[in-house]
Amino acid sequence: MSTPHIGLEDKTLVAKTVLMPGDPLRAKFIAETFLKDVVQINTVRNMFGYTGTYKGKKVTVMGSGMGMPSIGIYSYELFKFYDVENIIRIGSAGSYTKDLNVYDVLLATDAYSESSFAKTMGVSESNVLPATLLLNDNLKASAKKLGYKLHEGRIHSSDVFYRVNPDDYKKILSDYNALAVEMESFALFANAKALGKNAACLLTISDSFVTSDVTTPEERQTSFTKMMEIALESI
Ligand SMILES: O=P(O)(O)O[C@H]1O[C@H](CO)[C@@H](O)[C@H]1O
Ligand SMILES: O=c1cc[nH]c(=O)[nH]1
Repeated sequence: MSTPHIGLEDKTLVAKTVLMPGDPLRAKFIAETFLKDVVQINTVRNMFGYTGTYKGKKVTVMGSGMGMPSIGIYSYELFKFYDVENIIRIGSAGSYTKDLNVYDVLLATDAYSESSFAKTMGVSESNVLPATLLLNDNLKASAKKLGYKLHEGRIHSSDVFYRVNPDDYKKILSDYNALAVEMESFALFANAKALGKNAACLLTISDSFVTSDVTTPEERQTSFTKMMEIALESI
């Protein structure tokens, strides 16, 4: 049975673990670079999804789009209608601290958000939701095995990319200890909680609010490979 946003009848073509970048072209890059025996499982709205194998293990990689409404739809359909158990978001993020620089990889312990997503769903009144511990333990073990440094901490899931006052980040860092900003994980964690599934988020720092360093769109699409490897090796 296909869904309004995923045009795939055969749910056995979706793996139990899905890696989800925001950018569908990052999903295509991962499939072409790291996976074998790849089949495309979604083209609806160009939100590309692929299933293949990584070192013999079945894995799906699919874009989530940008923002909580978008990942809210895709992660819900994957968890609920395609029997997915684990979703690992692999995203880009803006650093709020001088301790996180461009290309550093950050594992989210939990996500703070001003979003009403979890309240509206009826899963939590809290504005902080945790990642799944088991997935995070696997991701930490994977980074260690690969010899890649992994930072850990709280992230900020924001509904707003362009703020009137860019210095707002200082207050979010001091009030909530959120180390970096992205736009999806709070909704992903809420869906996982609602449906009894597992979710995690690995981020590569693409820009810094502190130093004004930035990466190019092409680098965001193709060169965040440490994060991709950590996620793939964790399966
Ligand atoms: O690179 P992705 O995974 O899309 O993540 C980040 O980049 C987008 C903003 O440029 C937002 O989706 C944000 O969460
Ligand atoms: O959401 C995001 C992602 C990357 N960089 C930002 O500043 N915000």
